[in-house]
Amino acid sequence: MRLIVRERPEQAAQYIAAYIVKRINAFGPTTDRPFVLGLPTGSSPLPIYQALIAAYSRGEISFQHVVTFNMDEYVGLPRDHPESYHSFMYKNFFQHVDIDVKNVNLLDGNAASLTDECLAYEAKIKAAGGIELFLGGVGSDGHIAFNEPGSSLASRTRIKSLAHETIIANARFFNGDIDAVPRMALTVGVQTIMDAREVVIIATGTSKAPAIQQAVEGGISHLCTLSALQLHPSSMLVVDEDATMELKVKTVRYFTGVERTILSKGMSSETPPSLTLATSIDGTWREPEDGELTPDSMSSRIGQTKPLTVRSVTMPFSPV
Ligand SMILES: N[C@@H]1[C@@H](O)[C@H](O)[C@@H](COP(=O)(O)O)O[C@@H]1O
Repeated sequence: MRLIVRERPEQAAQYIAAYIVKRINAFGPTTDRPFVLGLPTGSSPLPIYQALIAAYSRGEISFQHVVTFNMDEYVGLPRDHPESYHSFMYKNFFQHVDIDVKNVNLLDGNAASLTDECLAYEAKIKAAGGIELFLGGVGSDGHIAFNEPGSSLASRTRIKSLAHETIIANARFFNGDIDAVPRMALTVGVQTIMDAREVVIIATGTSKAPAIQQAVEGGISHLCTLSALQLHPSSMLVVDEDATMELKVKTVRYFTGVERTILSKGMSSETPPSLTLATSIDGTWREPEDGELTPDSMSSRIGQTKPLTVRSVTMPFSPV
């Protein structure tokens, strides 16, 4: 897992947008070989969509050969309701770029058979060759998509009852009216997200800090479904400083150290890990055997009682 920290939310969003642009352009999608992108809703991804639209307007990216799959949709909310995720996606992204509507996939929360709709969605993802990059947000209780605490980490697209905390959180989109928030949703499962070749998550603000702490420093648990990403070979959390509030200083320093290492090798930290490792610009960068970017060993630091020197940086440790 990589953790990228930026001072402000807009910077975290800019980072992700630049990353996605690079990934799609490096992939070179065509009609026969489209780039399959998983997409979220929520307020945190909004500045990412704005930055992607801006990049499209500048001619830096085309979505013509991009196929999208959205994470989730409310059950029973009319498709054209302003708060349906269908409306959200068209209003905030699709209608501003050159994506082909036939390449847009959203779950239908009004399908005659919701079970069949979920099964068909999984089959469609598979038929599209799987998701190349799944972008996501996170709920304050650590849920990813609508995989609320207690969701199976092996779950796939299905119907889900929303947690009370999520209903309260989402009431802000329904004029604060808790009763107007749908009680159920269709959502991709944790395993659907884990199957993506890469997962990128945005989390900003102090309300996300406990979830980020649990996902990064805690164990893998169905009580924080985001934590499943610890098992993903290529996942990245991009956060603002507020979202790091509950992390240990040494955790943040470790991850910012990883990014510094990449930068010191003359590569952009926005270069996808797979490309970074495969492309040695000056011939000095080799893929470590475990495929991880590890400038120093974090585990060796845990439990240290004395100041520890790591590559000329003195880390003050004072447990007890
Ligand atoms: N189903 C969505 C999630 O996909 C999203 O990550 C979460 C956080 O939204 P926000 O970014 O507005 O905090 O909201 C909803 O629960």
